[in-house]
Amino acid sequence: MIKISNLKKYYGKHKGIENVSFEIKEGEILGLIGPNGAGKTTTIRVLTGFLKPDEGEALIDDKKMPYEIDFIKEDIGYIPGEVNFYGDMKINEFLSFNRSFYKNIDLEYEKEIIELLGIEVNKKFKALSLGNKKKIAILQALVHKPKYLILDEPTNGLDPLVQQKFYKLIKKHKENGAVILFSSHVLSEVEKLCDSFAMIKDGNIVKSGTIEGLKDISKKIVIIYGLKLIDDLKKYKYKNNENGIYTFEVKSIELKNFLNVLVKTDFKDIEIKNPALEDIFLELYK
Ligand SMILES: Nc1ncnc2c1ncn2[C@@H]1O[C@H](COP(=O)(O)OP(=O)(O)OP(=O)(O)O)[C@@H](O)[C@H]1O
Repeated sequence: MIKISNLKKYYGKHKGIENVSFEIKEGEILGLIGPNGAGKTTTIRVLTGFLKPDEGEALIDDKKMPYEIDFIKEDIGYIPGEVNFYGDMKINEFLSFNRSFYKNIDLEYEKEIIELLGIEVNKKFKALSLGNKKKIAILQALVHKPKYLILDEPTNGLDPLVQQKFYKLIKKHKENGAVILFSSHVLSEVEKLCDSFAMIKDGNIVKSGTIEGLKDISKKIVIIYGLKLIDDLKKYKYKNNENGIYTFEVKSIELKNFLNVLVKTDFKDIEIKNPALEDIFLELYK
């Protein structure tokens, strides 16, 4: 289990986090959601043994981080927000270097991830694009099948196809009982993948709970062109301009009902978008 209680960390006078608490059980993925600078990475740095907190406690399997990291580090897989390995090392050299840190790396699993993500093992790390560097970080974090996965905005820089493959890998680790912390500023991916969430803002957890609770907060922006507005649509929040373009805000859990009403009328085109996380925070705390 991962358990964080009243964690506080200042960088000198500058606030990193003020009060962060959450818990993740076996076979569970928690989405740590927050806008830029909210304190996700600071929390993760304590949990991965890089920072000492000023107050509070971060436990991984009852080991107190960062002080007892040596007892647990082989069981942790970590994807950092900024990936940086040795630039001049070829990926296959890096992989054998990585193998030397763990007792029993399953080479079949290593090969499976390389093939699934399309990793080019003969290239030097510095010659890879941002997304391809991220794939190396994924491989490095997962290949020893760790019990604890700590993922700092892991999908940042991945194209949608690779993202889907990554979600599949993570789900497999979850099914095998891993405890997974998934930080993100994309609400929709947390909704799809996680069991629970904790929202962090200005260093404090401002809302947390099951993913069903998150779906109640989250909404879609639906833009409809050339719409003939009917009474049944008027109950949803909308704005329109003179050109017959309507922008609706629909709660995610009401989207299906909304679309069922929409098909009863006439329109030319439709776009469905996720609102920016900042807008959801603004709405929640205005
Ligand atoms: N080394 C540091 N020295 C001073 N302040 C820092 C340092 N690292 C982070 N901070 C500050 O701590 C706060 C939390 O930053 P943190 O990187 O934890 O946020 P985050 O949620 O991970 O953001 P992002 O999504 O942009 O990565 C920010 O105000 C940031 O400026």
